[in-house]
Amino acid sequence: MSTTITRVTARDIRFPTSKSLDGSDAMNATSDYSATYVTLETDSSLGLQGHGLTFTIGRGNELCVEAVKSLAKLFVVGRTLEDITANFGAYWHEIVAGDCQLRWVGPEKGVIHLATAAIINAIWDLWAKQAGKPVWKLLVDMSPEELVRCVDFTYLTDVLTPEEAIALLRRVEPGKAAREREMLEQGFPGYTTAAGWLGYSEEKMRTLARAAVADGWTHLKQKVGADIEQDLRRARILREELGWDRKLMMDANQTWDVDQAVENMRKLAAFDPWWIEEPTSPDDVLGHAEIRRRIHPIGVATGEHAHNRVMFKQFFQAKAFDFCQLDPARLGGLNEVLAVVLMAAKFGVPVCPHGGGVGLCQYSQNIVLFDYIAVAASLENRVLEYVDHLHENFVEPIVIRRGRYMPPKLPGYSVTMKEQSLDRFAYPHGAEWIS
Ligand SMILES: C[C@H](O)[C@@H](O)[C@@H](O)[C@H](O)C(=O)O
Ligand SMILES: [Mg+2]
Repeated sequence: MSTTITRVTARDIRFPTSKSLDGSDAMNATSDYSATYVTLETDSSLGLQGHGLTFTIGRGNELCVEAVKSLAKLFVVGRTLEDITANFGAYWHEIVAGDCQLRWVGPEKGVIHLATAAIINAIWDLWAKQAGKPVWKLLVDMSPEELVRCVDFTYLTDVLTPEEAIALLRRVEPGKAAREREMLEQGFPGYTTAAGWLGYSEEKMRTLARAAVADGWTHLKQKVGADIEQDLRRARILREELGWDRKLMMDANQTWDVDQAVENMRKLAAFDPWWIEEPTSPDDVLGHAEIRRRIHPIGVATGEHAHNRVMFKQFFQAKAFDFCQLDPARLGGLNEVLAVVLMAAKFGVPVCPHGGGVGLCQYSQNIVLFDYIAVAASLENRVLEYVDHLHENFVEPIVIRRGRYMPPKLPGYSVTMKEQSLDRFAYPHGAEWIS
């Protein structure tokens, strides 16, 4: 029995987070956390559906919705899940390169790639729901050969071949069951961005940081990059609340030039930052490498705007970062995430996925669990970002216990939203937007 995808819908969902300045940073002062929300309808007698989303921050979400429709017509409607997943890497390649006219508006970047992510992740959701497992478990239970079949190695074979990837996976197979038990009991370490948004007053930041410490968080991220005097003042407040044993990270959201980043981080070094994130343009691989060399031992983190596996390949090759912050919906969905996770293992760079957006923590918890259990087999320097709003809109919201992510249990990729949320936040006609 096969499952045919009969219809694809894409909805424009927006949350008015700019009102409270949740999610604000030096580059994105007023973002409305938004999702292009994709539903794959099928002919399954059980009414099985796949759900995926891509994250945007408001205007432009309508472009992603249209791009999903363009891709769905050509590559999704009428296809069977079994046909797609039998050789998922080849199917992924077909979506990103199978139509030269759509490829032209990327390739493998921008709106079209964000749309690819929503569709591809919806297929993974459907596959996992059919298998009755959360995505992390679906991945963990696959053989190395099955996993590698999900990856498109195009443009990667000079640094990683399928055979090497299989060998990497095989090497850590012996401890898999123990690591899975450990995760189910103890969860995966997280860090919180919840106190550090730039639009929050210093007083609010102090109160939230204090609460975060009381809740058991050991790592906290501060937004910087608008004004260095403000950054120094806020770092001082955070150190007063965190003490010096907890880790403080900083995120400049692309606002500095290379020399300016170095100069500012030399000042902020007084507060012992663990990493500086997106210190400069997300495309400037060599600039990141230069910053990294000059601010050592402060680490450099980036990746939330690195749009495809080739960008990551260059970050690895150029030794340009210490923390790989891949984004589950900026890359073209989970197949491409797997490619980056495998490269990260080869280059020995920890993967700390991006979670700052709606649905991103929901996805990323699956990625880090898989990475720890089946690929990296290490927790060293690995933490998953946590932002603490909008979780109530999901059918299975993330669960945090003393600063650690507890593994999701429901089948799927953890981004299925509640119907009433989809109705209320639909843009522009949902109740939230017309009132
Ligand atoms: C606009 C967003 O909230 C960003 O500030 C956010 O993704 C951030 O860069 C992060 O690292 O979480
Ligand atoms: Mg960031």
